[in-house]
Amino acid sequence: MNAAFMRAIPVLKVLKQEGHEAYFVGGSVRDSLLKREVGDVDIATSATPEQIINMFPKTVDIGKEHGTIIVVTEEESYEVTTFRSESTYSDNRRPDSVTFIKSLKEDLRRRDFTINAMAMTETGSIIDYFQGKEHLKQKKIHTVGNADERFSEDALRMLRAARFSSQLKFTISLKTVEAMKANAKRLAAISVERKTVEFEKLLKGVNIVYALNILYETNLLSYLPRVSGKVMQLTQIGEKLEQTSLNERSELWTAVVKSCGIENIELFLQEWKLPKKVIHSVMKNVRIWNILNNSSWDTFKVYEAGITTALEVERIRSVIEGTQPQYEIVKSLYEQLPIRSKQDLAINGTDLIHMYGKKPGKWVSDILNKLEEKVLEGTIINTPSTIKEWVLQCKMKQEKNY
Ligand SMILES: Nc1ccn([C@@H]2O[C@H](COP(=O)(O)OP(=O)(O)OP(=O)(O)O)[C@@H](O)[C@H]2O)c(=O)n1
Repeated sequence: MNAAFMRAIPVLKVLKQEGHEAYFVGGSVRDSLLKREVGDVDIATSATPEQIINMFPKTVDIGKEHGTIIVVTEEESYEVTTFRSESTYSDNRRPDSVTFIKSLKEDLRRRDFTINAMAMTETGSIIDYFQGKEHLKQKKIHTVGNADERFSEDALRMLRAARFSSQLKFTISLKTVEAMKANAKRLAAISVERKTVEFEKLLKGVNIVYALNILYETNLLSYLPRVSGKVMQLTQIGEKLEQTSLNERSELWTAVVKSCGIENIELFLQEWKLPKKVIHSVMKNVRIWNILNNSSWDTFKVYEAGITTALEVERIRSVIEGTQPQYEIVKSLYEQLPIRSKQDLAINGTDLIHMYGKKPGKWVSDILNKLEEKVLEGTIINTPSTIKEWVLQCKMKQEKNY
């Protein structure tokens, strides 16, 4: 049994000692059967949230009314959820209205896909009422039971189907795809934040082109912000992303906006409700990429970008344009830079104010900008004496002109 489950066994044991049923469920069971890395281990139990809270010394109530309590152990924390049915979801993962029940089978029956609807006991036996194992073998995504019902409980599940197909390199069963087509418009009611999470996971997968085509065929693409007419461009990046691992959010979104030729990038990213930090970093990448403008790196471009952004842009550009990344060139240009920012200049604003004997003002930054340019060009060497000499000459020239 996977080490992540071994660490969680004591939690199952406590629940069982108190006379309740308890199992590992969901994505961790699926991933361990696929021999993929196991992420969060989730537990389902017949114990009620109150009972769970009373059984463990440290718990966090993150949604008692939805049946989920976090049990904190010395090593990790686990989501422990009471068996439930009749779920409708509107937030990220937790259903709005639930009925607590005593049957594992009923709990598994209301889950999205057969591959996600298996449970595992503490001895490693798999409980599989809905052919999950068989579907893992066939690499097929099927909803549990009636697909229309599953998608009307939570329309995000349609995007989840596409995202799992991309992550796991699975195909989606015909019936499920038909139901995705029939229910596509339900996606309009889902929050953008939830869609973004799924779309990013899809883009980080290995079967991206297939998944994007499913979104197009089922018309789900129309319910994602501003990409409905971009299926060709998206599949072109999809092909490239499948060969590489652009995994960082800002890298992925830079690839998307550059390849889709998005005009108002900030607005586009805001519509996807991305955090300000990601938007800022994508905008910076795009600005530097545009400065490169299909020519190669030079001292000024590397200076303007800064080494981190330069390397990131080079990485994304090499993926999208199918070129070899020029890391060595970028690094050696950076190493040869006489200064790496204005702060590296051998004199600063205070020195200038002393030399000129004038009040601080815009003139200080004007001179520093000029100096920065000259030092980068190599026309002035960055030592206090050469810079002071240049400044004094400028001062004299100015005084002459007055
Ligand atoms: N809309 C949803 C979301 C989740 N689930 C169920 O809750 C489990 C846990 O959900 P989540 O952690 O979101 O997904 P995972 O399947 O664990 O996959 P991953 O961790 O890779 O996102 C799923 O396996 C599935 O059984 C569901 O039925 N419907």
